[in-house]
Amino acid sequence: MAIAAVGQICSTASMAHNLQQCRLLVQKAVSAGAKALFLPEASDYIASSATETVSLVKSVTDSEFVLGLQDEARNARLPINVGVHEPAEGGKKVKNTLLWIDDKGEIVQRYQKLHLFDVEIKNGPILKESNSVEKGESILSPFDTPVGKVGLMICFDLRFPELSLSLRHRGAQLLTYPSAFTVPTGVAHWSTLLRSRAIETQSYVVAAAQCGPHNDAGTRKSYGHSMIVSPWGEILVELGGANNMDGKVTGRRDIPEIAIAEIDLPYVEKVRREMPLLRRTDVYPEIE
Ligand SMILES: O=C(O)CNC(=O)[C@H](CS)NC(=O)CCC(=O)C(=O)O
Repeated sequence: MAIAAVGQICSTASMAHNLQQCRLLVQKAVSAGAKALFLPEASDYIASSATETVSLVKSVTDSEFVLGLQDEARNARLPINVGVHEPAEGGKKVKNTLLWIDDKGEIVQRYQKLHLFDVEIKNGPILKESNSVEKGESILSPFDTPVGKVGLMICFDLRFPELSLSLRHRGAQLLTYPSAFTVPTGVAHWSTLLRSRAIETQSYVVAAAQCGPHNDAGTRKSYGHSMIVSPWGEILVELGGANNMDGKVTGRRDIPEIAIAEIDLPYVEKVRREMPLLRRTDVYPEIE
């Protein structure tokens, strides 16, 4: 069995500040004996506007944040899964990407967010991710890691079970949803969606979340509640976060923080063996 660590931070527009938070989490993960550390979506920065998001972007070879984390991974011999921004072709938009950095500090896997968060909720969040982000075009097949075969997804992808089922179909044992969920949608849906994806796919779900206010003006806040869910749908560990619409953070609020859980791959196989989820694709052929 191997230990996975899920990390929670509050990114601002400062890459240096965000790297400092992640460095601390690497130390904590190493002390806890973790074999992989999972960090949130947009760990490198969270800006206050689409224009600022685009203006801050750096390629991975120029990003002090990514280069710094690669050093950390290499020195600690710890694989790190981290959400960052990368420049898109044309310079007008960015990619919302998730990197897998291996224990030698190399970027060995990369996933680009498929579903973009464009919402206009009355008295709720109004966010148009597509103003600044270019959507991805393909699923990244699951790959081997010290915590099993991992399938990568990001945040709003969580609302599309087709994607998780497809990754499961391709052999995933652990699914990731690094996120920056809004407070109202997090209160309403976060844990239910994560548990549903774990139960449907009979996989571990690791969801590293941004938590708290991302700027002094308080115009952008994230829900928190990073968690690891078992293939039976049990929340194994959960960090603190906002609990109601006012967005105030309660519970384990020390940020940055990690939580750890054992990833038991024979247990994944046991759950799948005991309750085979055999799809009736003869009846609904459009769903794999
Ligand atoms: O803006 C960045 O730089 C990082 N990206 C995000 O924070 C993204 C797009 S705005 N957030 C989500 O997808 C939240 C989804 C959500 O809250 C839900 O599905 O309810």
